[in-house]
Amino acid sequence: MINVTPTITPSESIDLVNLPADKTALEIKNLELFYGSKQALFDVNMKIPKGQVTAFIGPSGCGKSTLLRCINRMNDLVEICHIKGAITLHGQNIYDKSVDVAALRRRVGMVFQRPNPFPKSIYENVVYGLRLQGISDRRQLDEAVERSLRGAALWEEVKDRLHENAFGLSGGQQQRLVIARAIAIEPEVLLLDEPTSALDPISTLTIEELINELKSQYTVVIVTHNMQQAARVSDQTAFMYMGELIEYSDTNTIFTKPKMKKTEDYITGRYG
Ligand SMILES: Nc1ncnc2c1ncn2[C@@H]1O[C@H](COP(=O)(O)OP(=O)(O)OP(=O)(O)O)[C@@H](O)[C@H]1O
Repeated sequence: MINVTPTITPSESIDLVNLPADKTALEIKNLELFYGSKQALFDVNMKIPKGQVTAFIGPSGCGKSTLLRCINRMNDLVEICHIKGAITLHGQNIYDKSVDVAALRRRVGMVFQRPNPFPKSIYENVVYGLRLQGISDRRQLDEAVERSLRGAALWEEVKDRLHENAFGLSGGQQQRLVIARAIAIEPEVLLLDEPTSALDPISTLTIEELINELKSQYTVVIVTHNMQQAARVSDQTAFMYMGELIEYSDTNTIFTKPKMKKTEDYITGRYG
C-alpha cells in the first residue's frame, strides 16, 4: 500500500450505499455516456455526500473528467456526446428537460486544470458572475469580493491590489482567484478538475489546505492524477477503470485495504 500521511483529518467512514437523502448532495444513477458510438462511462452508480470532499482517481482515459463534467452538464457542449441515466442534485434530476442549464451551473461551479482568469482586474474577476446576475450595488460587490477572496485564502495577498490585472498574479494565486470567482456566486457544489496539476508544490499545498476549508460550506468533487493528493484531501475516493466505477469507499479504505484487486494494483503502482 502507498504511504499515506494525510495532512487533513479524514471524516469517519460512512455507509455510502445507504446514505440518507438529507446527507446526499449528488446521486448518480445508472449513468452511461457515449461519445458518438464509443462508450466512455458504463452504469455508474454512486452517492456523493454533502459537505465532504470526494475524489475521482484512475488511469488516464478512464473517464474521471467525463464523469465530473456530467455533474454540471459540461458535456452538453460536446455535440457527439449522449447520456443515459440520471444525476440528482439535492434530489432534483439535473438531466430533466425542465432544468435551466445556466442556473444549474450557478449551483455547480467548476475549476479547471489551468488557471483561467479573465483579462480583467482581480476585483472584476471575482464579481463576474454577480454582475451577470445583474448585481451592481457597490457595497454588495465589495462584500462579495472580500468574502470570496478570504474563502479562497487569497485576501491577504491581494487586498491592496484589487484593481490590478489578474494576469499579474502567480499561477497558484490565479488558481485561488478562479476558486474565489467560483464561490462568489455561492454554489452548492464545487467541481475541481485536476486543480493543481499546473502548479508548483507550495501552491499545491495551499490549494489542498483550501480544499479542506471549502468543504465546511460546499460539497467538493475533485479529479486528480495524484494519488497522494487524493489521500491527503478527500474523505471519499472513487476508483475508475475503463469507464467503470470499480470501487468507491472512504479514502482510508481505498488506500489501505481496497476490496478490489484492480484498485490495489492501481494504488500500488502496477499500472496507470
Ligand atoms: N470530447 C470528446 N470526444 C470524444 N471522446 C472523448 C472526448 N472527451 C473524452 N473522450 C474519451 O473518453 C474517454 C475518457 O476520457 P476522460 O478525459 O474522461 O478520461 P480521464 O480519466 O479524465 O483522463 P485523463 O486523466 O487523461 O484526463 C477517453 O477514451 C477519451 O478519449
